[in-house]
Amino acid sequence: MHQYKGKLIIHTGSMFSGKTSSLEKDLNRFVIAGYNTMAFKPSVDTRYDTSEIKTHDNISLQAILVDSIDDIMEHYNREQPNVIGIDEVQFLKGKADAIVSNINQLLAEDVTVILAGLDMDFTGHAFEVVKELMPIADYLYKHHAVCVKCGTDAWVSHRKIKDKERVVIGASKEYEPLCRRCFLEEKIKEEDIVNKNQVSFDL
Ligand SMILES: Nc1ncnc2c1ncn2[C@@H]1O[C@H](COP(=O)(O)OP(=O)(O)O)[C@@H](O)[C@H]1O
Ligand SMILES: Cc1cn([C@H]2C[C@H](O)[C@@H](COP(=O)(O)O)O2)c(=O)[nH]c1=O
Ligand SMILES: [Zn+2]
Repeated sequence: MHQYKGKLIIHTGSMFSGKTSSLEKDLNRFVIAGYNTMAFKPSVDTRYDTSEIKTHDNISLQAILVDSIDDIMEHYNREQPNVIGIDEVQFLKGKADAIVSNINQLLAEDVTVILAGLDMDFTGHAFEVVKELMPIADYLYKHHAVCVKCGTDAWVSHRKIKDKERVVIGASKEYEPLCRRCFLEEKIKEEDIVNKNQVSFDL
């Protein structure tokens, strides 16, 4: 029993690509196999019921709200689960190398860690912690949503609203998955609008 030990499994990709669904499926399989599992999510994501992780198609699983990897380590030290799942890992507070080193500690203690998180923000830049974690994964899955403009595999989460801060919690009202080509087309359109507004302002 419990032969699956100390593995790092990462589900990444854009929004709507199935990261959380895959985390939920993996955790369920470990429950069926008799492992003690715990799921966590950063408290910054307040979209849904506080103690639940929910997928975009409304599958939910119980989770503990945390701010940082230190909170997760405290729970781990108290409960000693064999498997830890973390959703939205890009939102854990703290420095990327501190998160990586704590995750390495869990792996060294034979805990299997399953992470779900965005590889890139709405501008197409990497989330630092996911970038640091990807190379050390035992199993790395890059998932793809369907590009809502052309139907090919999406590459990035395009923000449909004007906010420019990095963290803006939302779903399909605020974001849409786009392939690289459709994303670049949107950026050109957005720049044109900015330039046109600038010209009319200048006149
Ligand atoms: N454009 C899209 N491409 C793929 N799935 C989509 C899309 N829009 C909505 N969905 C739904 O999102 C679900 C995946 O949700 P979820 O696992 O929460 O993704 P993620 O955690 O990557 O944001 C899919 O099973 C599907 O029902
Ligand atoms: C791209 C991007 C996303 N977010 C937010 C939007 C959602 O609340 C989550 C991602 O959830 P999902 O389960 O992956 O669909 O992150 C953000 O704050 N900033 C961004 O650049
Ligand atoms: Zn496209």
